[in-house]
Amino acid sequence: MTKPSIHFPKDFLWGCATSAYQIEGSPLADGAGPSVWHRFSHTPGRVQDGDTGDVTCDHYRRWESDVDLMQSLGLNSYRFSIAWGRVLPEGTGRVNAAGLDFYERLVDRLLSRGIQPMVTLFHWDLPAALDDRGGWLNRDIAHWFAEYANVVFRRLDDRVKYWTTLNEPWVVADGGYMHGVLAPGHRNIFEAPRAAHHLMMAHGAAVQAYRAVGRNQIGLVVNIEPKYPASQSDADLAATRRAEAYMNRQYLEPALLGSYPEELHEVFGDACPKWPEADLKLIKQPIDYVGVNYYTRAVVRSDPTAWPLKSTTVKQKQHTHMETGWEVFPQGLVDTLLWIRDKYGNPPVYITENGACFFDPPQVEGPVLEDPLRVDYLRKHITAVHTAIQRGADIRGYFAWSLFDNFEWAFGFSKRFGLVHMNYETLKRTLKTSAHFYSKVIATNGAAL
Ligand SMILES: OC[C@H]1NNC[C@@H](O)[C@@H]1O
Ligand SMILES: [Ca+2]
Repeated sequence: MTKPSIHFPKDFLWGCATSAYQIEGSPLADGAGPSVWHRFSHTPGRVQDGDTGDVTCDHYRRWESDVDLMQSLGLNSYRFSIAWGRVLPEGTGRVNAAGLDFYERLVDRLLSRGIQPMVTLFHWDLPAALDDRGGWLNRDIAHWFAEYANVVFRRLDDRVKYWTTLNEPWVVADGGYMHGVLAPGHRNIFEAPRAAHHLMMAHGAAVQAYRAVGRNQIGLVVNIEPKYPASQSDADLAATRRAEAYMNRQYLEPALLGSYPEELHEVFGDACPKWPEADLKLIKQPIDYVGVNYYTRAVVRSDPTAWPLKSTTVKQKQHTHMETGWEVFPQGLVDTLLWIRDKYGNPPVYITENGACFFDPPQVEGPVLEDPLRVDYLRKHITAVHTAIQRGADIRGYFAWSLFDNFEWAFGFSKRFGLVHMNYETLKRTLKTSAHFYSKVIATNGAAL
């Protein structure tokens, strides 16, 4: 029996995703102001092997040929972020024309090659000058962010059809303020929910600002990791509900429903803030789509000693190279997409990130690097997207993370997620077999899966 041919919707977006600090390098060039990640990566001990974003993929200087590479892969879209500090070096006030010009040239070249830009306004690289004023702990950041967003909307909304306010607010609050493993490196259960709330207020303020000047689409990108109980015991079921509320609902629900999940009180205890209704009204601005970043699932077990969730994840079998052992679990993507369809009224969804880091083969000099595990991962997860579409989920695009190997935050360059290999000494880009595989999938709109 021949395999039923797979077809995605006609104008489905096929892209790759990146972010400014992870690929650009030249963090202070042409008047740019430093970000919290510039400071964090230059603080000894914070990033593996002392790696920084000073050069990384040098995309800031190689952007023209990089766009041509994207075209050669057949991408019809490309998701990237704008470094706030290039546009507003102090975060507010003075605009750095050279910074805005860089992104305008990039957008123009993408469009000239038939590639739709999807632009993220904030992908973790907060201007250090704003962190000095409290950063995400200062309620005023909603206004600072809306001011920055307006500058960018006015310059680029005539060409950018898809906007994202924030990338993965959970990671910023959990990594940057709860556990202190990401910039700005705070470890404080009282700060984390306040940072989370101010991130979402900034999201709302930017969407509100967009509606006054924008004519296209704007959404929020969240990382969703579906939680499965390790057993049916009450303790594990409760731990699973807490974990789901803390990661998967804490951001989606204020944005879509204007409320926080009750379980957050169990997570934060007396650290749980009370917010004025006006805040939630601001956050709940209607958005045009939800961006979902999916990598893996978590199997959750109760663990009263684990701070702050009182739960831990149970390591599974085949997993990727991530220290925490991200399990390869494509069914979790189907479950996630159907969960969003059913729980939030089937909003338009883009898979704004999906990919894996594996122990890539030793660097062999040759036209292509073999990465069969990544091909297998992509095939299974793109198939999962198709399954969800067939079951009525409104999925409109897929972005592989990532175009290049790049700076994987506190893991530095030790984790390679790219479809294109990056030689960090020579900056040579080398396609992996996964790049060729993805090209075929795009060229056949899914039939080559
Ligand atoms: O961990 C892989 C990716 N996850 N989402 C956010 C990106 O910045 C990461 O590199
Ligand atoms: Ca360093």
